[in-house]
Amino acid sequence: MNMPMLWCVVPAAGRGLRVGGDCPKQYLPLAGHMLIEHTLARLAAHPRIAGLLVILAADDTHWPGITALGGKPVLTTVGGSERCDSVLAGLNALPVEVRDDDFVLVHDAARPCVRQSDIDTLIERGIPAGGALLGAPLRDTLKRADTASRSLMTEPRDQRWRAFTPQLFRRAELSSALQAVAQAKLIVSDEAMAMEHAGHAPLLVEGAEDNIKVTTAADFALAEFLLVKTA
Ligand SMILES: Nc1ccn([C@@H]2O[C@H](COP(=O)(O)OP(=O)(O)OP(=O)(O)O)[C@@H](O)[C@H]2O)c(=O)n1
Ligand SMILES: C[C@](O)(CO)[C@H](O)COP(=O)(O)O
Repeated sequence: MNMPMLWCVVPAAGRGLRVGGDCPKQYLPLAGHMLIEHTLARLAAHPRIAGLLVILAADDTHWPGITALGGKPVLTTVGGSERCDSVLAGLNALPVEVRDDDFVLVHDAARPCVRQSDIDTLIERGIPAGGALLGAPLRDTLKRADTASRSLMTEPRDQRWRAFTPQLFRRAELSSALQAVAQAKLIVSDEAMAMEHAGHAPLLVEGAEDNIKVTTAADFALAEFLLVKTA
């Protein structure tokens, strides 16, 4: 069966403020390479990924100038002040070969431990569903806290999921949804939120919880351990 190849948009225009490093976290060292190099290598190694479109900050001085990985093209464009602005810029910069109704993946540069098998499952289940995202059901008790970090109440956790990336949507549908939230001056934290705002109900596909987003300095040690385990 002819399995379509998908481009992957990689938001990498963040500042990494919660890490507090001397450069944006995607360029900090992790297991002998830059964090972003691990993420891009994982994505480029997937047989269904045709190419990578990496979104960089306008003043990025750290990008190592990668133009190809594993025989796949690596293109770049400039992002915006919010992640959702960057993703929209990436969608607009995809090659002309990517048609409006083609599915595209969006994956955070800050998630270097994504498993090939999870990308497989997302594509296999997400395309028939018209769009999907990796995630995991909440398994811990969820507390609502006050400003002094005192537990006020326990939130219901049934039907609550943590959203990961990659997320998979048709290029034009996602672009339209992101343009709509931008026009409404809304900030969405992931692509699925924009799609929900547009009236879609993207499929949640359970993925490994070790697909962590490197957000704080402490996450680097965990990511290094996981990179070996999830290789
Ligand atoms: N304007 C932005 C903000 C974030 N990102 C990217 O979106 C992903 C997830 O964002 P996050 O983990 O929040 O990264 P930062 O925004 O860099 O982190 P912080 O909030 O700590 O500054 C990262 O790969 C980041 O580079 C982006 O492309 N454009
Ligand atoms: C897209 C995401 O990784 C899904 O969990 C998350 O929303 C990114 O949030 P951030 O605050 O931009 O890290």
